[in-house]
Amino acid sequence: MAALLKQSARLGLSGRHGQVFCRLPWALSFQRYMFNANKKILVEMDKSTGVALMKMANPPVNLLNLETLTEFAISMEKLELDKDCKGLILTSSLSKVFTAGLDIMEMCGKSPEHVTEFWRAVQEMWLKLYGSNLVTIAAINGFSPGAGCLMALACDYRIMADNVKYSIGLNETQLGIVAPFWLVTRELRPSLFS
Ligand SMILES: CCCCC/C=C/C(=O)SCCNC(=O)CCNC(=O)[C@H](O)C(C)(C)COP(=O)(O)OP(=O)(O)OC[C@H]1O[C@@H](n2cnc3c(N)ncnc32)[C@H](O)[C@@H]1OP(=O)(O)O
Repeated sequence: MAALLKQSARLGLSGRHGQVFCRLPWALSFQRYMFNANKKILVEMDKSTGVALMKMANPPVNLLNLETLTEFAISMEKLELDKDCKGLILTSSLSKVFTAGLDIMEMCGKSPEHVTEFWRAVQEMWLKLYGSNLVTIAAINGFSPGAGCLMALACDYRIMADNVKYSIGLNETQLGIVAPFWLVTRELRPSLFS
């Protein structure tokens, strides 16, 4: 853990008073670019370090709906195509929520076609993170239930803000949601299928 924190400090991440935050000076912008400004997924890429900071910015709780998941997948594709990008820090722009997970309303009273499209986007999000060539770090700076936990698990490293109030876990069965087979076979119980 100490080594991981040192690594994250080198990348510009610090943990203090229950917060994980990033020092990102705005000078030297020629080495830095942003995309998706004013959207739900903000990306700041620092060419001098090769590290991209991706912040979920969908208040009040960073729900992962179809729009956000699609934006996330497109952002990942752009970073994968950037030869200067070596690592990714995934975090939240909100003060106490990493993400509240999947937007339940995307599965409630919707057509089978919509639900299929939504779950395809969920799978795509996981594939993009789990299969990424970048070094991926989840900087979990708040509550992280359900798909928030899934996102964190799909990263290479996870660092969580030191605050006892924040929880993380796979609570989907409490909501009547069964973990999809592609996830169970690859991440949750791989030993059963190897
Ligand atoms: C292994 C398989 C994984 C893949 C399957 C994944 C499934 C999931 O992700 S299911 C979703 C799991 N998430 C939850 O159970 C989160 C429930 N939410 C919370 O616990 C809290 O909202 C919080 C701790 C994240 C934040 O609390 P707080 O700051 O007090 O905010 P509110 O509870 O007042 O929420 C604001 C607003 O957002 C609505 N909301 C919260 N979560 C969801 C959600 N997952 N889907 C849809 N809507 C959600 C909440 O109802 C409030 O709405 P309003 O009352 O209209 O303001």
